[in-house]
Amino acid sequence: MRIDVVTIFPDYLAPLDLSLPGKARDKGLLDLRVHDLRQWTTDRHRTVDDTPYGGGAGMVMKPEPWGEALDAVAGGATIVFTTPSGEPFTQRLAEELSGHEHLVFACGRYEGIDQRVIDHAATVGTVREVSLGDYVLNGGEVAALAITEAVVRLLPGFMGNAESLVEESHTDGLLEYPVYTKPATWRGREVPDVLLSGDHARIAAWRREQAEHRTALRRPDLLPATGAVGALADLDVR
Ligand SMILES: COC(=O)COc1cccc(COC(=O)c2cn[nH]c2)c1
Repeated sequence: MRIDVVTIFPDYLAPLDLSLPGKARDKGLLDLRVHDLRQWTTDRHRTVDDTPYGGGAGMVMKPEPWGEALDAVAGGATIVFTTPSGEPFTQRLAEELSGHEHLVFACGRYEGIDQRVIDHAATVGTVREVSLGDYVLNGGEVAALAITEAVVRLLPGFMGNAESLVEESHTDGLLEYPVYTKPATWRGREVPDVLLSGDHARIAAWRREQAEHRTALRRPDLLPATGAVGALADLDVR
């Protein structure tokens, strides 16, 4: 996989040289290139933003530098604009993106990138506007970092123990069950007996029940829609 990141803060992506993505590069699984958007500016001040047409506060990222940058690096790629107004990033989307050969992250900031850039990008590659969550950051770099880590760790041959990818939160639509390791007693707190029983069927059942309980408590939205009718049906009330 090749990943290009276009940003006015290339140093923000330095952590990608560490840990997971760094290992992927060493293994030749990942070709990561970070680009400073300003290299595609032509004026003396290397301007990347200007005031919004139609008025309003803040600044908008100019189309010219982005157009040159995407033409230079994004041909035939999946171009991911990280933005608060994007589709939600999920493990399912991470799995989908991990199957693409070339990803380009376009990291915007200020009030956003001139819409004509997104429209043009659709003629250069395949555009996805993706949100990391329902909050506003100063720039798309943090989202690009998070999405890159979630995607790269799924690349075949990447995680030493592929097993650990099987039982993950959100893989089966549920949150992860609680985990324990030695010592069996810590500050007077015990590990649940079932986990010491060696009874793998009982352990699997306990883990499933814990995952379902935790999901119902913290993320009912992840459970199949039961809604009022469903609840009423459960109460056997019509
Ligand atoms: C087409 O893309 C753009 O115009 C990008 O525009 C913006 C505007 C404001 C802030 C950001 C930074 O990204 C986020 O805040 C973000 C991403 N995920 N969750 C929050 C980006």
